[in-house]
Amino acid sequence: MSKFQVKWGMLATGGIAETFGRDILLNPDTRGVHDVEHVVVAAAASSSQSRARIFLDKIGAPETAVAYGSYKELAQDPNLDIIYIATPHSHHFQHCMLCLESGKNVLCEKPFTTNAEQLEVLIRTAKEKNLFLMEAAWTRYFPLSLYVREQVTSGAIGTVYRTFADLSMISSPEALPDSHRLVSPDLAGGVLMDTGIYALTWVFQTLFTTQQIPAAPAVLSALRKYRLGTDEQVSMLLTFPRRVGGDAHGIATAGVRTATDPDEKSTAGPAVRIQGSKGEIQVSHPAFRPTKTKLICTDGGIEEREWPQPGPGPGSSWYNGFRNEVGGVLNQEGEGHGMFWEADECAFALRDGRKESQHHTLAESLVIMQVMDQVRKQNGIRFPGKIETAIYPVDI
Ligand SMILES: NC(=O)C1=CN([C@@H]2O[C@H](COP(=O)(O)OP(=O)(O)OC[C@H]3O[C@@H](n4cnc5c(N)ncnc54)[C@H](OP(=O)(O)O)[C@@H]3O)[C@@H](O)[C@H]2O)C=CC1
Ligand SMILES: O=C1OC[C@@H](O)[C@H](O)[C@H]1O
Repeated sequence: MSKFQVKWGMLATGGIAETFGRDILLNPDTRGVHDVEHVVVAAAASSSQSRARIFLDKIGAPETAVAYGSYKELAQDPNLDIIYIATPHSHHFQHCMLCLESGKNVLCEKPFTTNAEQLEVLIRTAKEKNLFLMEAAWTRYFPLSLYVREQVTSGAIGTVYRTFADLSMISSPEALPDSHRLVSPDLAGGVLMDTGIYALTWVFQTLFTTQQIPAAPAVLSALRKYRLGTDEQVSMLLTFPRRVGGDAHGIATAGVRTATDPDEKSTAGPAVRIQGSKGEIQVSHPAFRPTKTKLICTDGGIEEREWPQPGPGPGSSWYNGFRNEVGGVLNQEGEGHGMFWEADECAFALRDGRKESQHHTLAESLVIMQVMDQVRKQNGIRFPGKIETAIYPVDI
């Protein structure tokens, strides 16, 4: 069978760009995907061309892959099918616009933009130019997430009334320089935008994505602030109005002072609980890359499932001991990371002529950005004007 090939350009060469690049270069046959394949044909680093070259070598891109020392050159490369944007969130809007204005399809890291106004401009621009645009909400594309959504829509747990989702990992903001993307207001730092979005992802994909006529939720929230004014803990209570079943509640929390899984043995219980009239589905920590589910029915039925990420297999050196950005060994021997699922969705969309994801519409991304806008407004968090602006181009 001939495979549909997607030629990727990588905009930025930092931590997650490396993980994504390594992942999409794994043979798709190892995950049972036989009709598409990914090639990295170019990368750009803002600092220097040599950094982009080192990056391409590190991820194992073909020798023919082109290294650029500026994002503009990458955006103008006529040999690309799609550009993956992996700069800090503060820069997503300007970099997405650069690519869309250059006629390129885009997959942009989470969170999509700094605010909903920026996302509206991106969606409008992509539509005007007939381009594909998608937020890299990678967790949604895991077979585990598809299974959970299927349990919800098939009624396996009855009417769903509530979802709890937490992504808390103890780490010390004090140990980071004030300029670090996780804490700096200049880079849209803070927990809400960085990890709170995963708690929201679980609330949304169980209470919004699964609805035939989804409606935006009402939002109540509280934040604890770090000394730089960005947040270190967030608690959100979302009320989703529904035509059938009445209101459903989503409780989404995240933070760096407590842990969802303090002993890393799941003693404290699941990270996500989706609760319905006939039972609940539990999902393991971490909410961004869970590997276990438990379906518990009120009739006594229990189904426990494991969802290891596929990969090249034991003995392969590619991922063994691969470290995530907080320093923990995340992947089991021979496992991929799991970012290839979202890349596959981009490939299917490009092949089939779709302009957005089939699992996560642009309209839903926009509602999530509007929720985050409200949480920031309710708690007085505003970023500098140059990264909140919806004007393009602005030099940041
Ligand atoms: N899906 C996931 O699991 C994860 C997603 N992310 C998301 O990916 C994005 C990037 O995160 P991560 O890779 O950890 O960040 P890094 O700091 O490791 O990398 C960011 C990259 O962006 C480029 N960049 C351009 N402008 C700036 C600037 N003003 N300040 C800092 N860097 C800049 C850098 O330079 P250069 O161009 O030279 O490479 C750098 O390589 C974030 O939006 C984050 O939310 C992050 C971690 C996990
Ligand atoms: O997307 C992410 O997932 C894992 C976190 O550790 C990271 O900070 C975040 O950006």
